[in-house]
Amino acid sequence: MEPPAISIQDLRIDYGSHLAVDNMNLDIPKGIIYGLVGPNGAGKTSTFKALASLLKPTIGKIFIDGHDIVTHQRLAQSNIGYMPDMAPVASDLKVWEFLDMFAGAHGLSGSEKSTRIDECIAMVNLHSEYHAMCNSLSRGMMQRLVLAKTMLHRPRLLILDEPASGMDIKSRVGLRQILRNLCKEGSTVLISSHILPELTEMCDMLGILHRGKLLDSGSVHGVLHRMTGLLPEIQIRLAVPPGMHWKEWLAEQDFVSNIMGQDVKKYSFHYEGEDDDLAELLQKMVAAGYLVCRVSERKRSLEEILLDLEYDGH
Ligand SMILES: Nc1ncnc2c1ncn2[C@@H]1O[C@H](COP(=O)(O)OP(=O)(O)OP(=O)(O)O)[C@@H](O)[C@H]1O
Repeated sequence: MEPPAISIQDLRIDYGSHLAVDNMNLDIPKGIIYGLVGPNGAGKTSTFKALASLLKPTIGKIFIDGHDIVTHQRLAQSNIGYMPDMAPVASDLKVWEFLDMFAGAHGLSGSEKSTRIDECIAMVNLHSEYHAMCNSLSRGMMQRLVLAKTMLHRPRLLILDEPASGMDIKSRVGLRQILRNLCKEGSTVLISSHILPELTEMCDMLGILHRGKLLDSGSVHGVLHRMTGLLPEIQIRLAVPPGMHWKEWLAEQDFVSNIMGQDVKKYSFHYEGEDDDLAELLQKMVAAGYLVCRVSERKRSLEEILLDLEYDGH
């Protein structure tokens, strides 16, 4: 059977006493765009650095295309194009000179080198900046230039840390197209962002990383469904204010948590039970004298869930 593009097994990364990545297990199939999303400090960059062999994990194994990155580092690395977050660009070079320098470092020369530079410049749509000085580029253009540099040696696996940051909508759409084309040609792309919508449209699969833990991974649809399906919020309106024991009463009921009052008659709470459990709860409410006149369910967005996790310190 063909090995996955990336296989991460029991990965743990510590910085001194700080645990940055906690027991991550993840297989990423070939030929897809996989998005790792998580708030600042979730551990995305640490994971990417470990994949690019720039950081030694505390524990765990990483395989790129079936090659152990420790025992077969050269083989594994030759397949990787890594674009770091905030990649530095030499300011005193022209765009083509910058790419020429790296193409040479990858062993390209002569017409092969200039053809590849032209191809990469075309892929990121920077033809008109060919002779521009790097320090005259906008942040989005610089990101595209670094992406071109990352693709010079035709890596089968692209690892892109927050590549869309600083890009305007047009550039982002362009980036999506570039990555899609690379996948069609058989490459695999691993991309990170702390902005979920940036990834949902671009990726085939998603992983949710939070405080070093991979909370979920799977198809974009599946992850969104599972994560936002977690703890739906029930909103109820009572015909009359429920009195002082209401919140205590409600908190004692099964499957209820996080009760919030919006006004004296309107409340919301998270509910983990099934529909028939909720029907039973509503019956109990009425029997206890709490006159429910309206009930609705709201599924929270993934951003809201991640924000809650931040504040809860989970
Ligand atoms: N060199 C380091 N020394 C100590 N702690 C670090 C170091 N690098 C990262 N960390 C910590 O490890 C955790 C994970 O950081 P990391 O940069 O991997 O997260 P991230 O998801 O990429 O965040 P961001 O979106 O802000 O770039 C954070 O708490 C961070 O403060």
